[in-house]
Amino acid sequence: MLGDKQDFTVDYKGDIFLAYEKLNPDAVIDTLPANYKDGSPSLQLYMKVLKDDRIVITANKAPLALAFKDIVGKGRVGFQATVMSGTPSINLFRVLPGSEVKRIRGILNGTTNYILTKMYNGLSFTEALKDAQTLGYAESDPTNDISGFDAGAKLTILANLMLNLDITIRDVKIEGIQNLDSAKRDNKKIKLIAYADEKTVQVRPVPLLPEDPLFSVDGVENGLEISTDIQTIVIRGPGAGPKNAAYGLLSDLILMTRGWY
Ligand SMILES: NC(=O)C1=CN([C@@H]2O[C@H](COP(=O)(O)OP(=O)(O)OC[C@H]3O[C@@H](n4cnc5c(N)ncnc54)[C@H](OP(=O)(O)O)[C@@H]3O)[C@@H](O)[C@H]2O)C=CC1
Ligand SMILES: N[C@@H](CCO)C(=O)O
Repeated sequence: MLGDKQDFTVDYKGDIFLAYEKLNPDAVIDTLPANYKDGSPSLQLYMKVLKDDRIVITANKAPLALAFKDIVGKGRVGFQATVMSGTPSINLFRVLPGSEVKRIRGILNGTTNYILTKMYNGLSFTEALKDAQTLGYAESDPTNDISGFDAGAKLTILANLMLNLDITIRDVKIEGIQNLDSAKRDNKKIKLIAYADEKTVQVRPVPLLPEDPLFSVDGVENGLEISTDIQTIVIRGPGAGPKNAAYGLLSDLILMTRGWY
C-alpha cells in the first residue's frame, strides 16, 4: 500500500484492512494469492478502497474473475498484471478505441505453456512443473494452472473487458492439461487455448498447425490474437515471472500518475 503514513515497523498480523486503515494509502497494490471461493480478502478491500475514491492496482485475478462488473468502472482500477503480466493486453485494449472486438484467442498461462513446451521437447510433466515452480511462474496452488482455472480467470477478465460480456469464471467451460501424456500430435503442437466470442467462452488443449500464429509461442511466453471489425492483432511476450508481474503493476502505476485512467 502506498501512502504518506507508511510505517513498516508495525506488524499488521496479515490484516490488510487494519493496514489500510493505519497506512491511509492513496493506492492499494494487490499481490495476494487468488482465492476463487469468494475473492476474499481482496474483493472486500477493493470495495472499500473504491468507495473511498482511491486506486486499486492488482495482479490478483480472482476478484475480477468473480465480480468484474462490480469492480471495473466503479473507480480507478489497474489490472494489466492479471493477464500476460507485463506484456500489454489489458492496457493494449485501452488504445483500441472505436473498434469492436469479435473474438479473442490466446495462450494465457505461462506455467502450462512452459510445461507443454518441455513435454514437446521430451521432458516429463512432473520435472517441467517443478522447474516452473522454481522459476516463480506457478500459482501458490499449481492446480489452478494445470486445471486451466488460471487461464479461465484471465479469459473471464478479457471477455468482460474486450467483448463486454457479463460473465464470471463459473460461466467458462474449462479443460486443463492434467490428462495429457504428450504435447505432440503428428506435426502439431498441443497448446492450452483460451477462446471467447459472443457465444462461446472456453479453455482447452488444442493441437495447432505450424502456420498458426500461436504455434511458436513457447515456454513462459503467452500469445493473444484479438480480432476486431477493423483488424486482427497478435501480441506475444512473457506471461509470468516475478519481474514481469512486477512490471505489469508498475506500468499501471506510471500510467495512472500520467492521468491515463
Ligand atoms: N508469479 C507470477 O508470475 C504472477 C503472479 N500473478 C499473481 O500475483 C499474485 C501473487 O503471485 P506470487 O507472488 O507468485 O504468489 P506467492 O504465493 O509467491 O506470494 C503471495 C504472497 O502473499 C502473502 N499472503 C498470502 N495471504 C496473505 C494475507 N491474507 N495477508 C497478507 N499477505 C498474504 C504470502 O505471504 P506468506 O508467504 O507469508 O504466506 C506471499 O508473500 C497471485 O495472485 C498471482 O496469481 C500475476 C502475474 C504473474
Ligand atoms: N501462474 C500464472 C502466473 C501469471 O499470471 C501463469 O503461469 O501464467
